[in-house]
Amino acid sequence: MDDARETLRSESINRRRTIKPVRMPQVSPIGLISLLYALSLFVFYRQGFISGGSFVLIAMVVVASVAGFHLLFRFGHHTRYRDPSLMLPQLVVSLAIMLTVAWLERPTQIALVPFMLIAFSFGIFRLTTLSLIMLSAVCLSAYLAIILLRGQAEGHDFVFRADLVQWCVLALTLPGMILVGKQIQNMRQLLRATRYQLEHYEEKSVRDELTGLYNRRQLQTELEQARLHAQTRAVPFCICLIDIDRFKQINDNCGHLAGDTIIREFAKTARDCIRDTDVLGRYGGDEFLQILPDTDLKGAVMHAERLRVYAHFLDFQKVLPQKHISLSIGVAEYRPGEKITDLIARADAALYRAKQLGRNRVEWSTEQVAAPECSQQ
Ligand SMILES: Nc1nc2c(ncn2[C@@H]2O[C@H](COP(=O)(O)OP(=O)(O)OP(=O)(O)O)[C@@H](O)[C@H]2O)c(=O)[nH]1
Repeated sequence: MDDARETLRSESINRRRTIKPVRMPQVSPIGLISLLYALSLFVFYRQGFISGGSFVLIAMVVVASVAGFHLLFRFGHHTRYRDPSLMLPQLVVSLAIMLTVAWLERPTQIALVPFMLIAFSFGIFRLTTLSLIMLSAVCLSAYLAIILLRGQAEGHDFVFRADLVQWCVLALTLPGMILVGKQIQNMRQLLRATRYQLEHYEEKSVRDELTGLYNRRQLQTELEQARLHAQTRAVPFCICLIDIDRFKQINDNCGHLAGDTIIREFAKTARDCIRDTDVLGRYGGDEFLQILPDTDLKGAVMHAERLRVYAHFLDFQKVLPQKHISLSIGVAEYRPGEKITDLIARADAALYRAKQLGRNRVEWSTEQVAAPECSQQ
């Protein structure tokens, strides 16, 4: 039964959510940052800090790396990896480019720290804390190596010390950023868990505990939707009120647990009998309500008759001395402009008639259409 309820649960969640295929962005955020970095180098070139040849070479490398990742996304190769956003390789490539440029073109070094921080800020959403720590350590080491090598070559002057100070600031900023990232990741996890719980409670609030079918409240919503559908499309729809005969006696003679088993088993069978577009719910006690969209009275009565016969042959040998149950069913077709309460009242009146006429039969509301022919078993 738990399986059936779980199936119902996932079915309903899927029905409500329109599942869209995951679309990867045309250019990833990291790619965009790399392109902005290349654009900032254009300013260095325009101001004469780097040569035109260097700028073109750097821009080509950046564009090639961005295009490379874009192709990976476009042809779906990213899905082969554990993290399909390819955040780590993208970060590694863009940071490697920035560090190399800072080494080769000294004046661009002032662009390194802000762009490095922006690149890391994207990483904190996706990378694990360990990956972020390792990546920071590698970047800081590489940057320190650049400063020291340059200091060795050019002397430990004021600029060298200024570079060292800048490195220290970066070395102190990155751990702070990782901490913030950890907080954000925790919050995202909490949000995910809360969303799952909300979905779970939302689902529970529309389901009947015993059968896993829609409860009476949800049936009201479904009925309103069916009415709207029938009105806007000018198509018929019917409802069936289904009641297990002499259920009180079953409870009294065989016990409440046996009664529960019968309700559960019948619900399972009835659910298997209906069309995918039909809706079945527990209206209360031993009473069920089925909504049959796009179905006229004749079709609904035929279905109800089929269900009645089907249920009659269910074997309850284990819980019932008489082995079988019988159903009385009242059917009504929606009349345009009619209130849902009136529709239910007509189905209820038909059900009452079925009980009065000896039970184990289908009756329908004749106020709307000519009565279809239907034999009683
Ligand atoms: N085991 C069980 N019994 C329930 C449940 N909900 C309601 N009932 C019982 O179902 C019985 C319903 O009986 P009624 O609908 O009044 O009448 P009936 O015995 O089915 O007789 P007819 O409908 O006239 O054939 C009552 O005794 C309720 O206590 C439930 O979840 N489990």
